[in-house]
Amino acid sequence: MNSYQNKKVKIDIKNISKSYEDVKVLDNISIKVCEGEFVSILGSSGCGKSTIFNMITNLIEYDSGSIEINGKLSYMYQKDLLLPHKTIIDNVSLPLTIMKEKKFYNKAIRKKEAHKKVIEYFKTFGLEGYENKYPKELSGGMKQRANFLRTFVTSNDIMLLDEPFGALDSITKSSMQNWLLNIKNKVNSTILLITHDIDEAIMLSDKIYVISKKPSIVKKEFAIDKNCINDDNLENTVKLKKEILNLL
Ligand SMILES: Nc1ncnc2c1ncn2[C@@H]1O[C@H](COP(=O)(O)OP(=O)(O)OP(=O)(O)O)[C@@H](O)[C@H]1O
Repeated sequence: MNSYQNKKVKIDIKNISKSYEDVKVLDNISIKVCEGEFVSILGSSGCGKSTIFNMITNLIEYDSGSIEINGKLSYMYQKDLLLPHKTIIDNVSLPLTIMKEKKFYNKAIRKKEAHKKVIEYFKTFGLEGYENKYPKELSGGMKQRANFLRTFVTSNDIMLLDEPFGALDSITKSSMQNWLLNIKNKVNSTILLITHDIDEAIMLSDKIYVISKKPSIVKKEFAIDKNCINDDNLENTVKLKKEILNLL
């Protein structure tokens, strides 16, 4: 039985359709993400993954259907958006310093409080000792960890990740995927990942929604049983990968 069956639904996308002018991109898409779950939306380039992401974050409207979000969202894009003239700690604290909490009315106090809040995570996120460095002094993987930490401090409730490792080389990408899996087990956030990387989706997810080419529909939903799909059961993993490839 799926252990997420009785959990709270954090993202509930029901029968969403979307056209750009007269071109239908999404056709009746439904996706459900439960509390603590790691879900991937997997599809080839141009199928409408970012469109789904932008509808969840309210950047664009949908034509029909509904989206319900139960919790606080944060999101991270593929490109690292660290400001080059700010230190890593200032970059990571940025969302907190601009949040308008009444008790932090003074900018200097807000910054000090934000630093205090984020500093405790630097070790867990593998950034200890880099607090006062600038982005250009960090490797690509470290920059994405800083970017991820900034997303995490904005909200660790529901995190949306849009191809977060897409710009990294394959070795760094693989170590970042392992790192994300490890951190996920520690923080228990709800995560929705958008990717076109089948291996990444299989490795990280509890559930995968495979999306067809546009007009996109959900071709199949896979629940990933980590006891069967792992490095010791490569046969199962290859079989699953083949099945997904045939759907794309
Ligand atoms: N504002 C827009 N106006 C018209 N067409 C658009 C607009 N935004 C996206 N599209 C089209 O909708 C389709 C889906 O785009 P989207 O960016 O959501 O796909 P994607 O799956 O995220 O692609 P990729 O993996 O390449 O980033 C594409 O064919 C794109 O050209």
